[in-house]
Amino acid sequence: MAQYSRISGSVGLITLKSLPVNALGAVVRQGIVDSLKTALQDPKVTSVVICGQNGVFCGGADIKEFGDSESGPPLIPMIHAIEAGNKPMVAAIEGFALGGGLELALGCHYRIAHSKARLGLPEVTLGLLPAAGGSQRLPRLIGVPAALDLIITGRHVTAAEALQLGIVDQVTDHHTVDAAVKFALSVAGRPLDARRISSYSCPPVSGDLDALFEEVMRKVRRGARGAIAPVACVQAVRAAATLPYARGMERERELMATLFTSGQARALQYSFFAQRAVSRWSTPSGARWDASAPKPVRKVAVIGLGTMGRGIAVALAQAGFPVVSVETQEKQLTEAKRAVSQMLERGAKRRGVAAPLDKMSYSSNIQAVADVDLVIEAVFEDMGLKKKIFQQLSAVCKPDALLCTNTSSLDVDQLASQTRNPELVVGMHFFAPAHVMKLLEVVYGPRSSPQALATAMQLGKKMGKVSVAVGNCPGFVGNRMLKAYVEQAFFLLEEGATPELVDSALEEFGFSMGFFKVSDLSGLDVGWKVRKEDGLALPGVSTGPSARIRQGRRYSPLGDLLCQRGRFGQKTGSGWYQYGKPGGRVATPDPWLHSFLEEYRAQHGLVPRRIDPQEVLERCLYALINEGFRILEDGIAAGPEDIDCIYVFGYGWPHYRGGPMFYAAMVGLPKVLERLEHYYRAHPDVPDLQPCSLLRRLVASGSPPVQKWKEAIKKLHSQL
Ligand SMILES: C[C@H](O)[C@H](C)C(=O)SCCNC(=O)CCNC(=O)[C@H](O)C(C)(C)COP(=O)([O-])OP(=O)([O-])OC[C@H]1O[C@@H](n2cnc3c(N)ncnc32)[C@H](O)[C@@H]1OP(=O)([O-])[O-]
Repeated sequence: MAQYSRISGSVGLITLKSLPVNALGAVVRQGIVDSLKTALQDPKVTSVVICGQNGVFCGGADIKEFGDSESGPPLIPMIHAIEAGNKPMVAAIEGFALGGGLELALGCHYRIAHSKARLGLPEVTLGLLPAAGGSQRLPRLIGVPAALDLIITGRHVTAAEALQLGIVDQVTDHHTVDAAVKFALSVAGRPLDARRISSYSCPPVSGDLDALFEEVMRKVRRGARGAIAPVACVQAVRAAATLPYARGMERERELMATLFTSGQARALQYSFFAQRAVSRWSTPSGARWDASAPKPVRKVAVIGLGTMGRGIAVALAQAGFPVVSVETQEKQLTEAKRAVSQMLERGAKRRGVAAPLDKMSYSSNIQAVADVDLVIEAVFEDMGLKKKIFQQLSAVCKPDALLCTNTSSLDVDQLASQTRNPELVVGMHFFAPAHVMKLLEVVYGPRSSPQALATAMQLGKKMGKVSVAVGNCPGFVGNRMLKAYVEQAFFLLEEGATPELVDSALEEFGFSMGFFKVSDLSGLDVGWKVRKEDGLALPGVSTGPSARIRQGRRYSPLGDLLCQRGRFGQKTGSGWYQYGKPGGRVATPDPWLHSFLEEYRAQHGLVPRRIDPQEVLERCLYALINEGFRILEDGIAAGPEDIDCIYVFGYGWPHYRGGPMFYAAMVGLPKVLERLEHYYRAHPDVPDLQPCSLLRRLVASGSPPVQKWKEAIKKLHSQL
C-alpha cells in the first residue's frame, strides 16, 4: 500500500509501504494513485514528497507479480500523472531506487538522495528493459552514453555518482525525508515545465550518433552471447535518441513485449529467486538456516598461498576481515605477499576505496593462527598433506575454531577425523579466481554441526558470494556433474566429432568457451592427475577392448594419450587446439589432432559418423542434468535452485538459461527422459546415460514446474 499524510502545513507525503523493498505491486500502485489525487486536489498542499518506509525507497516492479494477470492501475500512466502534476513532486531516496523505483523517481520533478543510497535500472539482469519510461527519460536527463552504460549493465550507482551524472538534485547525510520536505517547501509554486524530463530532448552526443549505436550494438552482441535483453536495451535507448517521447515509449513497450514472455526472462527471474532460496539452506538430517545461529567470526586465517589461497585471502580482506596468511615455503610467501598486495590495490582502485593492506598479516609458522575464529586450508590437492595440516590445526587452534578446507573433490569427513572436534569441520570450495568468482560450495560432512555450516554460509554471504550448502561426496555437486559432461565430450570425439564441433555447439548454446577450449586453458595435466589418482589414467598405450574400459564401464583414454605426448594445452602451446607457442591464447584447429583422432579410431575399431550439434548438446547437457537428478535423489543438494546457482555462478552456465535443472524443465522432462533412454540404448556401457529414477518419477508425476520440485522430491522420498 501507499499512505498519504499532509505535513509541515503544505507538503503532501506519500509513503510506499510494502515489505521488504516497497515493490510497486498492484496495491502499492493503487495507493500511489489515490494519494496523488488527494495531494493534487488538496488546496493546502503546495508540493509533494514521495518516500518509502523502513529506509528504503523502492526495489522496482514486483517481480513476484510478473506471472500474474495484470491488476491495479498501470505503472506508466501513474508515472505520467506524477510528472504532469501541477505541484512539485520530490522523491526522497533512501536505501535504493531500482528499476521501476528509479523510473518513479524520474517521473518526479526533483530527486533527493541519502549519501548511502544506490540507484539503477537493473532490468537487464532479469531479462527485461526499463519499461516504465526509464529507457526514454534517463537518456534525456543524463545523455545517451551514460544512460546506455547504466541500462545495458544494470549496475547500481552510488548517490555521489548519481549526483555527478545529474540523476539526483541533492545528496544528504541526514534524514532524507526531512531534507526532501525542506526542499519541497523551497520549490513550491515554481514553474515545472522545465522539470518534466519527458519533454527534454536527448543532449547531443559528440561524434556521429549512428556510429555510436553501431559500435555499442557490436560490443553488446559480442558480449551477450545470445542474451536478447541487452540488445533490446540498446534499441530502446536508440529510440529515445531518435524519436519523439511518445513514439519512443511505444518502441519501449514493443521491445518489452518481446522480452517479458521470453524464456530468457523467466530463466533470469527464476535465477533471481534461486539465489535467495539457496541462502535458506537445509540438510537431510533436518538442520535448517533459521534454526542454526552462526558463530561470530572476527579474525580468519588462510593456510597455503598458492593461486587459490591468495584469492581467498584477498576476498576475506576485501570483506573487512583481518587475515593471517600462512605459507611455509619462504619463497612462495614472499611472492604471495607481493601478489596479494597488488590484487588488493587493483580491487580498491576499481571500487574507488582504500586498499585494505592493513588487514593482512603473513607468517611461515602455523602457530600464527592460534587466536583466529576460522581457518581456510588451501594447500595442494593432496589428501596426505591436507590430513597433516588438519592435525596441526587441531592442535594449534582455539578449541571452538572452525576448520575449513578448500578441497575441490577430497573427502571432507576424512579431514574431520584428523581433528579433536570433527563437528567444526566443513568444506569451503571456492572457484578460481577466488576473489572474483561468485560461487562458494559449502560442504557439510556427516559430523559437521549445523552451527559450523551456518557460520561458513554467513561468511560466504559477507564475502559477497552465492553460497550453496551441499553434502559431502566425491566432487560434491559441481565437479560430480561435470564428470558426466566431460565423459560425453570425449566419447563424441571417439565417435566422429572434432573439438571444434563440440565447442561450437556449446558456445552457440551460450557458454563463453566450449569444453575443449576450457580444458586447454586450465591445463590438460590437471584432469590427468585426478584421473591417475582415481586409477583411470594408466601408463603407456594399450589397445584392444580393455583399453577403453575402466571399472567395468566405458572410458576414453584420449585425454591421457595427449598428456603422455606433453600436450597440456595453452601452457605447452598445444592440446586439443594449436596455440602457436607455449602460453598462446588463440585456439586454432590442429590438423595433427584430427589425424591423431582418425588413427585412434582405426586402432580401436571405431567407425566415425556424422554428429550434429544437437546431439552434442543433448549428450553433454542431459548427462550432466541426469547426474543432477542423482544428486537430488541422494539429498546432496536440497533442490534444483542449489544446482542451478552452482552452475550459473561457478561453471559458466549461460545465466539466461537459468541453470541445468531449470533448462531441463524448459525443454520438458519427458523429452529429456526420452533422449537419455535413446542414447542409453545406443551406449549401454555408459551408466551416466541411464535415466535417473527420480527423473522417471517426476515425469510419472506429471513433470511439475521446477519451483515445485523440492516438495515433489520430499513427497517422493517419503513414499520410499
Ligand atoms: C517496470 C520496470 O521497468 C521493471 C519491469 C522493473 O522494475 S523489474 C524489477 C527491477 N528491480 C530489481 O531488479 C531489484 C531486485 N532486487 C534487488 O536487487 C535486491 O533485492 C535489493 C533490492 C538490492 C535488496 O537486496 P538485499 O540483499 O538487501 O535483499 P534481498 O534478499 O535481495 O531481497 C529481500 C527480499 O525482497 C525480495 N525482493 C527484492 N526485490 C524485489 C522486487 N523487485 N520484487 C519482488 N520481490 C523483491 C527478495 O526476493 C527477497 O525476498 P525473500 O527472499 O526474503 O522472500
